[in-house]
Amino acid sequence: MRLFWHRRDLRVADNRGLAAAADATGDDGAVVPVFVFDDDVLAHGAPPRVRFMLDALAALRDDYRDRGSDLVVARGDPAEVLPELADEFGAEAVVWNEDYSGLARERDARVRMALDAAGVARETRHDAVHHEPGTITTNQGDPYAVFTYFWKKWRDREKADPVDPPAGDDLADAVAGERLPGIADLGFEEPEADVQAAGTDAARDRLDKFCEDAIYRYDEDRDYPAREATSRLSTDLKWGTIGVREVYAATEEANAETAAMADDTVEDDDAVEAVEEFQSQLAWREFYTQVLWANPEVVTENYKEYDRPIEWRDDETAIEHLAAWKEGRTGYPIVDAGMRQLKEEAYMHNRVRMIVASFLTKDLLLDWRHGYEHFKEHLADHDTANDNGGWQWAASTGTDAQPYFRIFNPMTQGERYDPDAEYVAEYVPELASISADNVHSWHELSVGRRRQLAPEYPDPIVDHSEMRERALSMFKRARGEVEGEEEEEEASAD
Ligand SMILES: Cc1cc2nc3c(=O)[nH]c(=O)nc-3n(C[C@H](O)[C@H](O)[C@H](O)COP(=O)(O)OP(=O)(O)OC[C@H]3O[C@@H](n4cnc5c(N)ncnc54)[C@H](O)[C@@H]3O)c2cc1C
Repeated sequence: MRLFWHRRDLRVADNRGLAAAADATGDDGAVVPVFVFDDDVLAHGAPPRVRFMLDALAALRDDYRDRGSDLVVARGDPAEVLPELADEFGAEAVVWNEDYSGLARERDARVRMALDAAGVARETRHDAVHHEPGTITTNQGDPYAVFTYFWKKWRDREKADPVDPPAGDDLADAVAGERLPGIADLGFEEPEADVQAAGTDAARDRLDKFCEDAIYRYDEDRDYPAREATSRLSTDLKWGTIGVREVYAATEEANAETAAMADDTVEDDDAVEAVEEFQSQLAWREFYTQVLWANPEVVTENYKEYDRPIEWRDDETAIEHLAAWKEGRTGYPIVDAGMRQLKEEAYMHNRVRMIVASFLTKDLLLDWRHGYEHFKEHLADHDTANDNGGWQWAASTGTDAQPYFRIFNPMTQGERYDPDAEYVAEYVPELASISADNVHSWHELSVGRRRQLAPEYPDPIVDHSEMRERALSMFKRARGEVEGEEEEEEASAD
């Protein structure tokens, strides 16, 4: 008998640790699947993620019940709970899949010690990524800090096939799972957002739908938020409701089908490139996983060192600006649409994440950690490695980050990626009936004209050109490039 401890792998299919536990049980026993509600982990939780996790657990439990078994749930410190459960079920070993963040690794070290002390064996597998941290390195053996080099090796390395779910008789049938707690039992309110459906079936539906058509136009369409051209798999990949091998295999199948595509609007070569562009996003996820694994401190610290501290604004006006950003009331339509999508759906399109993050750090000169905390609270797909990577990229403090002098102009970004202002109209109803030209030139219209067109929508809270100059000075000072009087003048302008 073995316990399989589910964590960020809420599925039975393509689950390496679970398959390994089932393989090892032999004739004398079976696998007991377990999930532990850990209060230390829940302390970092937020309603949208907890909602998705509970729905994914319900789907997982149903999957086990369909296979004649059940999911055992417990609450407490896994270092105490797992040895107790091992004793209760007479299990000789506990198996789980590796997690790579600093907090998870500390917890796992404690669990290992507790199991050792109880005389229970333990075994782990790498499952959440194709190539685990530390296996794709520079020639000197260091983790990559530049994505392009990482990607080339990641792309060329062989990918494992999906693994089969355990057979019914590999799973313990004499277990009866406890009732799953409700969200209030875990200390959270229902999220305001409409969180997407959870579970392997829902994830497979998203993958199938994406691979039918959108994948072949991914590189052309992925930056346009109104086109809904991306997979929407981020929350599934974060919680492991679908396996990375299964997703990759579907992309390879899509590649194989390009030659036979009936749709002659997409050239074969373009389709192959589009699929590869999507695969490179899967590699970005693994790139940031290895950044976090090698540098757990990036959760709170800048990855990139500047000569002097970056003088983020923190005065009263800055705090008011932060509130306006969170509410989606900055007077910059594309920024506000993104922030409202986040509130409504616990999700935001990638291009718009980049725009709102640039706006917070380079137009409002607010510390990226404010943005990270807000995303952590509201995104169902919040993933420490990706969220931190995205924020530090936008703030020019991360690995392979946006150079500090490349500052997005929120108006031209809106014009380029939402030309008909459809995305803005969907999330900012106050602007739904005005022309795209007026939406994209909102900052240039007179106050009287703005009141006439959309009386409820705010004026821009800052002037982009002015803040851009301030951001450049702020970063130059941090780089030690502005000296003497000039520096004092710049600082007093704050
Ligand atoms: C400021 C900021 C914060 C972000 N926070 C998160 C986060 O908390 N969780 C998260 O999963 N992604 C995050 N991203 C990356 C990206 O925005 C989302 O992964 C993507 O928008 C999810 O939509 P999708 O599943 O349709 O993506 P698709 O375009 O379909 O991409 C497929 C998958 O590749 C991965 N991926 C795509 N882009 C990236 C990227 N830039 N970095 C790392 N992995 C990527 C995701 O797992 C995604 O599901 C963030 C980006 C920024 C700029």
